[in-house]
Amino acid sequence: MNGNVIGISGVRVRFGELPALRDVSLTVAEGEIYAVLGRPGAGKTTLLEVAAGLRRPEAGTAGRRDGARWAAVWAEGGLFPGLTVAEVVDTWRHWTSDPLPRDEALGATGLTALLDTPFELLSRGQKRRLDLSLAMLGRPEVLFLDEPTAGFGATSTNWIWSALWSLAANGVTVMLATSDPRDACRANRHDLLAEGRLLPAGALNLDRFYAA
Ligand SMILES: Nc1ncnc2c1ncn2[C@@H]1O[C@H](COP(=O)(O)OP(=O)(O)OP(=O)(O)O)[C@@H](O)[C@H]1O
Repeated sequence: MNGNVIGISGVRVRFGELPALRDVSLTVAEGEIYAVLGRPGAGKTTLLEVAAGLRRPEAGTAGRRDGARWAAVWAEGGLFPGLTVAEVVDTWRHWTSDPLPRDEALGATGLTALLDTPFELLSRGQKRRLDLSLAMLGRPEVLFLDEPTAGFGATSTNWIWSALWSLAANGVTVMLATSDPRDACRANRHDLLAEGRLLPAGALNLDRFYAA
């Protein structure tokens, strides 16, 4: 993989007649935060699934560095009826080998003060921050995130980015998909995905991206 942690080459995915990914190639280096920016339906989730090894492409190759531990935060998070934040984390830690301490995982996303709060009472942004804390419990070397800040307020968005920057500073490789250009600009590098094709950033005028 030449120092890269994620490598995708010539990937094609089709749903029936619909080409969802058309000859997509990209690499992500260790400790890099790489964002794929695209409108709804552009193929972002499909690309993350291929990168994470959860979807086999009909052509091309996708891989992560051998043996790299990975975790994902998907757009639809988990549901934990009746559990408090602390109970959710403790349950997850029980299933994880050598888990991060609870306080460290919750501190990274600013949720320490909500330990005794029932999961149901969290805002959408707080739930996503909890998803990120859970993803961190297994000390992943690669992290995939789908729409990590979609529609959240500034507090949740800032906590999520603070956690991602701190993970990357510790060598974690992050690949995320977003329809928000502000997320793309906070990443170390981003490309545009339009109708299943990956275009280098700069190939599309962002004003037009917003206006359409
Ligand atoms: N399992 C499936 N079967 C058929 N079509 C699918 C399937 N999954 C996705 N698609 C279609 O493939 C295209 C790409 O979908 P994908 O979810 O990857 O896009 P996206 O950029 O993540 O969009 P969104 O932000 O709305 O989730 C869309 O047109 C979608 O309707």
